[in-house]
Amino acid sequence: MRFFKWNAHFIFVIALYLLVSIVSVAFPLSLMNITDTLIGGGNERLMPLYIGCSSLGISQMVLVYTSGKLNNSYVANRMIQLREQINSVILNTSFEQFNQYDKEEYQNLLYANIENLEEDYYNAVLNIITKGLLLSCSLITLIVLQPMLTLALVVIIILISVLPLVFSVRIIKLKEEHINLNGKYINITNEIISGFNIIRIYCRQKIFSEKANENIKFLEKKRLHLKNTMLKANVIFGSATILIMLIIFLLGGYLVSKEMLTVGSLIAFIQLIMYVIEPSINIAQDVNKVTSTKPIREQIQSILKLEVAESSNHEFNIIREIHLKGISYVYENATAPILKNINLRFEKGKKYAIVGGNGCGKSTLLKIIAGLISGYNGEIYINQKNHKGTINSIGFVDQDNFLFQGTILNNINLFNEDNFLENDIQRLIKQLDFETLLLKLNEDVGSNGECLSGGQRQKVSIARAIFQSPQLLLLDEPNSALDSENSELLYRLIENMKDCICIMITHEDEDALNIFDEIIEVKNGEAYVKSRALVS
Ligand SMILES: Nc1ncnc2c1ncn2[C@@H]1O[C@H](COP(=O)(O)OP(=O)(O)OP(=O)(O)O)[C@@H](O)[C@H]1O
Repeated sequence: MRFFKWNAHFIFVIALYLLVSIVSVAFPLSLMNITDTLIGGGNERLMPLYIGCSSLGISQMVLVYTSGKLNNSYVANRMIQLREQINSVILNTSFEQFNQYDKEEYQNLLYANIENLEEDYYNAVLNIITKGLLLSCSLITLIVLQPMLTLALVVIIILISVLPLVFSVRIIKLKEEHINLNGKYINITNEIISGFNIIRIYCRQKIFSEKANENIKFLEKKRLHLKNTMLKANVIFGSATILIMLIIFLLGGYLVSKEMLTVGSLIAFIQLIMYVIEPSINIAQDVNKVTSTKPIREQIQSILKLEVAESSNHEFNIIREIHLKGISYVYENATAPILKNINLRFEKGKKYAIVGGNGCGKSTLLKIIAGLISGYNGEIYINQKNHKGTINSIGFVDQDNFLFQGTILNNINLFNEDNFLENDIQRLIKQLDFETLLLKLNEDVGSNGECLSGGQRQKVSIARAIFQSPQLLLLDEPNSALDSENSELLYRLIENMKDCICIMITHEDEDALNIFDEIIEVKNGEAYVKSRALVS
């Protein structure tokens, strides 16, 4: 991924900056002419010189404004493209690749770190180019004006440019530590906001405010340290500037007294020296800024390297059969596999209940079937063809029942306006007999459905899965928040779904599971058919 893009816009910005530099350098030269003309008594030539000087001033103003505007729009475009690219990669990567990073890492990158890039990378790099152009134009002019003095100047500038190198290593390290602390602070504040109810109910304000305050202190201390280091660098550069000015002034004064330099040239020289020293310092500072964003750029690069899922959402018009052969799975960092050599067969039109104790691996098995987990051993055959990845014709109700901000309708048709079949959804909800949902169909559910009850969230999640007319319906304890009446309705609905494979995880007693064709028990990492319906 290239952060900068050589396009017409970029080249135009650089061309304008070159023009700004040329005009900036021409201005002190024109002042030189005015001063020397005034001292030499050539008053009749003054008026055109004044006009020329003013025109240069006005052109400089216009050019600085125009180039600045173009610079800003170029950076804004790059930021938009970068954010779009990151979002697209994240949205299209495989589940396994996505899970390489913690949720917090993505959040920190997208909320905070990427913001730093605009100022400390894009603007800093463009500033280096701008200042570099001004510095080069000024140096060339200075060499033409007075080569000896310029040589002395160049030597001094080279000496002071070693200084930033000393500071840059320290600044990068501090910036990196600051980014880490900032990430931790974002995490703790997220926890305080998300866990507000628990914190208040169990009166844990003190613990959490101590946690947050400790983080704030560390964070601010680090920020202060970083700022002070940058300040130290600036003061040293500033002092070096004054020293250079003094040396040049003394040398220049000496050359004027020896009539080797005119007064006008000395004034122009000093102005041009400023155009060399200031950009040198700015460039050194900007180089520090750019290098300080290295950890962020590396983080972005590694996220952008996430591969787009190879076999995302395979299309299946009909799923006749799913066959798991020798499936084993071990979670990263876990010492033992959670699933060992699972062999199961699921057939169209049949309903399967998966039972087993807490933490035995039922949800893991369901996620493997859904294609959410891919690093397993063994094979999955769909319609007798080896398959990896997710499939399109699936309905999935997980334990989280995550809802997007929007209406219940949005959450059922998943913002698919083409598929905006309100009547169908109404019919479905009536069929599910989730009548309370009907009244709220166009109401906003709030962030993650906070305006709905737990049971209502679960109902929306079920309606969403069924609305997709799935070939494969996977339900992870879909009635855990439903009352017995609604739970019974759900069972009737599942019973009538003849065209799909339905696999449901449940903790209910076997007596309640008579609509299922098979009850599969997961125990000690293994899965076996515990009982079959008498009819099959
Ligand atoms: N993302 C993960 N990373 C590491 N370990 C995990 C992860 N998800 C689950 N586990 C572990 O795998 C085991 C099985 O979890 P799983 O959610 O499949 O159990 P389950 O049978 O569905 O349990 P329950 O009935 O309580 O929902 C648990 O010990 C859990 O701690």
